[in-house]
Amino acid sequence: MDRQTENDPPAIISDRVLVNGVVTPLALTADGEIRWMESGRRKSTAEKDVLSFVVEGNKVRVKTLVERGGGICCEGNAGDYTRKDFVFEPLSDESRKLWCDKLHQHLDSLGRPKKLFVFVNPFGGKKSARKIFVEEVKPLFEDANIQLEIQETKYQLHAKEIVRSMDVSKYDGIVCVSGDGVLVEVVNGLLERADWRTALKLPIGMVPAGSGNGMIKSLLEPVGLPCSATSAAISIIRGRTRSLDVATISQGTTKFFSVLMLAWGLVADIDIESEKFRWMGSARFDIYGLQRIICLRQYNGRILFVPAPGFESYGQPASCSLDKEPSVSDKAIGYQGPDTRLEDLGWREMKGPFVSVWLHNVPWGAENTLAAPDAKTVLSLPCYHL
Ligand SMILES: Nc1ncnc2c1ncn2[C@@H]1O[C@H](COP(=O)(O)OP(=O)(O)OP(=O)(O)O)[C@@H](O)[C@H]1O
Repeated sequence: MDRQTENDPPAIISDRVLVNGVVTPLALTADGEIRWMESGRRKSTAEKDVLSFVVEGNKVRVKTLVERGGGICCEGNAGDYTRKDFVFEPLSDESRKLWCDKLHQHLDSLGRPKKLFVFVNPFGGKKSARKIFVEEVKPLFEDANIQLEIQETKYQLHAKEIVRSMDVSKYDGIVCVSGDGVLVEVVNGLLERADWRTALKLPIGMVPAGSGNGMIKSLLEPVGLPCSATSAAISIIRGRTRSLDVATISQGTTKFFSVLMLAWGLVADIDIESEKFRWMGSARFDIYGLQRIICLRQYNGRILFVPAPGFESYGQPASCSLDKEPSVSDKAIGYQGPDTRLEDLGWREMKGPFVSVWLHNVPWGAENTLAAPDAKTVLSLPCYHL
């Protein structure tokens, strides 16, 4: 345990330094792990936990995140992190300079975001986004040396308005400290821009501070992390992205875009009509949902769909053809939806009455609602996750 083993990654710098007043060997590995000896025991901090470093006189303070469940810290749950500094003192000016250069090079090589635009929705969920951001998220971003431009949303569609005209080239990502509503506004704002192809490359990060938080739950759960502000912030700092599908919704002459879900009937009614119980947080969905289930409504309609492979026997062949999409005017700007010729597809239909129609792009409809376990996310919009 105490000696370098042959499986250890090679050191990019290795030197004798002072740790707690004792001269000890210290190494930074190619994986970004910092290894040293303390009280005769080998200690280390994993790559992913190094956030930044500062020079304080002769000393170097490395800001790290430590998973409580493992590594060098105490017991805890996976994804439960605490901030911890590691301080060492190189034995000469040259050694200190070399350490700083190597740490700089290493942190630069990780491709982490350097400047983020952050939306904080003070109205979402139990109205605690401001507190969550200031207490749990901002200190981590600051430790990671991420420059922030913070914007509280002042009214509905404010985030969309800003995103539609912001200079996206100034940022490495947009973060929403909110529920799913602000995320949807940001996605729609990006897709309505004339330069949507470029704008769409900007990763979007989420920090759960709403009532449902289905998207961030769907991003964190598959990598075994709790749906917490800390795990979300860390995944943003690490800067790894994953792509999401975008659904295009046409309603009359209006077009909008969805990344989470589309609901008609029971779930939509619960979502909209429980607004008056917003102060309850996510419990508003359960309590109002129960009330709606006791007094169940029915919704008449017809659903036309193109079955996925393996689901061809669902419904009946469509009894009428699908209306042709109105042709896109030359003046239309922004994303207009996929190029697919809808009238050429093998449509089938289901006739109501329905109780609930719930289409999902991701598995979780809300933090406690695994609505579509097989809705595996794929392809096109980058979202920060682990
Ligand atoms: N200052 C504000 N006052 C009123 N509404 C706002 C304000 N800022 C944003 N909004 C609106 O609040 C709505 C809900 O926000 P958000 O999605 O963050 O929370 P939520 O509805 O509680 O969570 P979820 O969508 O996950 O259920 C959004 O549609 C947004 O446009």
